[in-house]
Amino acid sequence: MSAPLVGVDEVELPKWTEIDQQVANAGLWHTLRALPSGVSIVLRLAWQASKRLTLLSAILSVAAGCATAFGLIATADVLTTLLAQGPTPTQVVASLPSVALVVASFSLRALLDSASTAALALLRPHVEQTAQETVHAAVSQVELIAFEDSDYADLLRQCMTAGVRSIESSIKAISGIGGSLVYLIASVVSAGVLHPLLAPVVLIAVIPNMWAYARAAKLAYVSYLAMLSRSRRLSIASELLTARETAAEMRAATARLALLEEYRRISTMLTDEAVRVELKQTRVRLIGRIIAGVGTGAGYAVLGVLLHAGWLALPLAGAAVVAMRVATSALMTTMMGVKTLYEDTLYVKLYTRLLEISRARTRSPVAAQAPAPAVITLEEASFSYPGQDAPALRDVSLTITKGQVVALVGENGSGKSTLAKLITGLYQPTGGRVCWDGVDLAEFDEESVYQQIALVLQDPARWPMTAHDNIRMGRIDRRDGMSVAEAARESGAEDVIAELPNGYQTLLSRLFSSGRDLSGGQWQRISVARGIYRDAPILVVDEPTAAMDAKAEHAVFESLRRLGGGRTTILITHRLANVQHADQIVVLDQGKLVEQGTHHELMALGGTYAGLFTLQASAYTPRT
Ligand SMILES: Nc1ncnc2c1ncn2[C@@H]1O[C@H](COP(=O)(O)OP(=O)(O)OP(=O)(O)O)[C@@H](O)[C@H]1O
Repeated sequence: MSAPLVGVDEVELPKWTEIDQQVANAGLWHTLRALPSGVSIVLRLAWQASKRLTLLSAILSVAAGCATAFGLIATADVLTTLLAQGPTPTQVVASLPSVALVVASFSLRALLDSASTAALALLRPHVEQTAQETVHAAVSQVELIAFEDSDYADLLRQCMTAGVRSIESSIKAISGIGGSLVYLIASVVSAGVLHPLLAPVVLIAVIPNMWAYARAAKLAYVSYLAMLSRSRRLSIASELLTARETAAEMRAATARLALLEEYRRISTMLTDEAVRVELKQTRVRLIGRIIAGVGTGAGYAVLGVLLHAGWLALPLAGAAVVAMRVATSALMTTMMGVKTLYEDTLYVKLYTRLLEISRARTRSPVAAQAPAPAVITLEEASFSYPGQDAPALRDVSLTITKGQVVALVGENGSGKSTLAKLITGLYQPTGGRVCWDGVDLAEFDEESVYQQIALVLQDPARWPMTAHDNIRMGRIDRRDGMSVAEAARESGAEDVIAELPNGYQTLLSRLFSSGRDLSGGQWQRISVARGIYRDAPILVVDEPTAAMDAKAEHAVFESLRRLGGGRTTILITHRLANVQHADQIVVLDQGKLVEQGTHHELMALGGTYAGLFTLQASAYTPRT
């Protein structure tokens, strides 16, 4: 078999699935015992979403069950009266009150059923909204580095699809179980009233089916876990084939057929697995049904024995048959509800696990507020990305004073962007310390640290908003100081906006039919405007002009210099002509700080910086 094109065939399962593996391997009893915790999660969410609708749904579904049970008892009464000894017309007339009760109870049940369905239909969107809002609130606060952790990203994706959907469906299952349990109790009790032996006999027919359904659900879940990485790769392959970002290159590189083939390869593996599981499930269900059939036969045999021995009168036998059939069907309905709930509970756990992990990866608010720092110090700071053995930064020590322009220089992958994220508290060092005014950044409230920073990135956020709001997003609650138009003027974004059909009110997104997109360099100008508008004491500019033309780049650096007064600027760029005026140039090589000083000092040193600078400068020197 050829090597896979998208990802690798067998990847390690994320750590969060370990618990699921334990669940998947546990026995039926253990599994059923886990149900209440799933139910309580869902009920709590429903309660949180709407107390009124939750109570109403619960009352209505139990009441519908009671009405059905009442109808069942009335039906048994009708049969008993009809089969009693005496002339038939007399029996028919005698049974009329019970018939009326049967009609009334089933009509009431239909009414209550419709009301319960309506209440549930109203409750479910509320629950979904609450679950979605809770997830979004939790995930949007998680420490930035979590998004570099593929396990977390995977859990997030699973939760957004299977997790939240299963919450909705388990509400329906819980309500169904509530109603059918009442029905079940009534039918088993009425069978037991006719003869105590009949009550347990009813159960014989249902337990094997219950085992079979639980086993089948577990098989499906084990397969879901095993196929997790392949499903992920399938959705990635699908995205590659259909996304706007890859559309041009896929066509130009004539890679369409190769990608289609890869999609087919992965989907065939998934289809084969789905067929395998379906066959296994069918076998298990069949075994369950056969045993259940034998159980039903045994029930009737017991009834026959009771009749034969004279322990049960013949008129009551008809009622007993009805009660047994109804009890069996009520048990089956309950069991189907439990089966759905069991399946859903497994997925609901994804939701709770995501919340648990997100909360564990969120720093709690603390009282200490970060100042606009007069001095930033790094003390042997190191950093490793999750799951990576080699550190991206090693023992970096550095001091930056307020108002300095510090340029971070080095080859691709040398650690410049990572260092900028450490300086600004976006990442926490995995070794050493980063301090603002002598206080470890970990001791400050996270939000207060972010209040002090502005980020201008090479590939900036492209907010699907108007041009005006794209700049305003820099500090959305800003009420005073510089206006959006001034920031646009300073950054050179004004020229871009002037060409837009609706100026500042043009929607910058192709996601909407009235929107339009910008070029890479134009987006960068908007991003610089946003950074200027934010007006924070520390400005990080990470290759902000890489996609700009020479004129725009010159204008941006001019305005950064002009606006720089008092602001600490961390500048990352490969164009060394722009760093000559920096107060400090920090040269990184494979995560280590190898040189540090001003342009003149480093040129005099004749090391890495001098080599790179001379190389770039020579490109502009006419060859003789
Ligand atoms: N999300 C990530 N997960 C794992 N490793 C990463 C991640 N991001 C970066 N790295 C690794 O960390 C190292 C430093 O990356 P960083 O982005 O800081 O380099 P850089 O100097 O800014 O590079 P460039 O000039 O190309 O932007 C590199 O070896 C890179 O492969």
